Amino acid sequence: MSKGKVLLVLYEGGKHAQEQEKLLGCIENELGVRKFIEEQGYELVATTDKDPEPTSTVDKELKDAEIVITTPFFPAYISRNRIAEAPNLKLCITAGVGSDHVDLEAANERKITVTEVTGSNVVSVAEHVLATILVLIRNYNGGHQQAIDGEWDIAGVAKNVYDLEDKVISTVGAGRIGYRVLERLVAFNPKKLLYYDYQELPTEAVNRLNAASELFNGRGNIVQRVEKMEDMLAQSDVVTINCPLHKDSKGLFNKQLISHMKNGAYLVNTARGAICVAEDVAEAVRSGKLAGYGGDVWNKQPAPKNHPWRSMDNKDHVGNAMTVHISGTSLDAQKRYAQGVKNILNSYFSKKFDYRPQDVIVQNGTYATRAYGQEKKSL
Ligand SMILES: NC(=O)c1ccc[n+]([C@@H]2O[C@H](COP(=O)([O-])OP(=O)(O)OC[C@H]3O[C@@H](n4cnc5c(N)ncnc54)[C@H](O)[C@@H]3O)[C@@H](O)[C@H]2O)c1
Repeated sequence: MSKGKVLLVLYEGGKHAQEQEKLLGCIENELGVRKFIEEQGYELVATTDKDPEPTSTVDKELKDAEIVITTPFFPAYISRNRIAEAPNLKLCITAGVGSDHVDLEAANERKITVTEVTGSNVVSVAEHVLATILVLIRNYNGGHQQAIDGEWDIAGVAKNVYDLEDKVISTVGAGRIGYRVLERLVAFNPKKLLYYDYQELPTEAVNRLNAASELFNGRGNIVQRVEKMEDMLAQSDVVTINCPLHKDSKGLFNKQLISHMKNGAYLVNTARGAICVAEDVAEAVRSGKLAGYGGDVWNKQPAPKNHPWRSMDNKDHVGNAMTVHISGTSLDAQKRYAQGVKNILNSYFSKKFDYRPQDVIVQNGTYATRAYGQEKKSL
């Protein structure tokens, strides 16, 4: 008789799991936690079958599970209804960063602890943000398509190519990822780096960026906090979204907000798909209001085949820089979040509950972080 059940929901690795043993985040490799969990006397049930609710294996197995581990890349949505059907559930662990796939209000009502491996993939995402901005602004896709198609129409590509240097670039959310994006952007000699966040960056953090810009680019005082989102959007050539999904950020980038952006600006979102209204973004790309949109997060994952962001494009077919959700799941990141999951399990199994404070999203019926809403309590 096991002490309890741990339900693990991950994406399928298939032949790739055999080819690459570092793919810890797939179902075959189970984050490397099976032996550890079984040694603690717990049962581990691992599945990829998470949809549809309420008939999937997740629904069946969650009914008597004590712990659920899932990943933002292939999330088992731990909805209010699923929580109601899971009376033994005590702990949700996100193998990665971003726990919006759990109904956090419902978790609080039931005093379920929700944790994630904070920081585990923030560098990975920041790098992907930079890659996506460059793909769009340099019209990489246009040039690459000609290279493989045997064409040589330089003007056809160059008419959509700009430099990042001297541009105004802004981030919505300047937490771990947003700040790392700003750090990396300094290397491109931007005119201004703006941020919108209800938490102010520490003065030392701002000073560091300004000093680096002064040193490398001879241009100081480039970082500014902006109080009103619309004011920031009106000045920005490139906007990147780096805040969590919660009730105040859901659907934030709709037609109305996008109308405040500069004509021909670029929008990059690796935070969460549902922060943008999918149809409004697709229409802005189609009309040329946005010169391009890119990112790797979708409002439902896996995204349906007919999701508007799969087919969205502008008249030159170079406005779409979407990928499937991969930015935070580099092999380096997988190693870090697999270890982080093990640490969280260890805190739970030992009954010390000595989680790293930054890993705790909700506990004892309350928010342990301010990242999921302005009014939320800080530790
Ligand atoms: N694509 C991926 O693979 C991937 C990986 C990791 C994280 N993420 C997403 O990125 C998000 C941010 O991660 P992080 O590690 O930087 O988190 P973080 O908690 O360090 O920073 C989030 C920041 O966003 C701010 N914020 C919250 N709501 C806001 C709003 N409405 N407007 C402006 N700012 C707001 C918070 O105050 C905080 O400073 C995660 O919540 C997750 O959704 C995506």
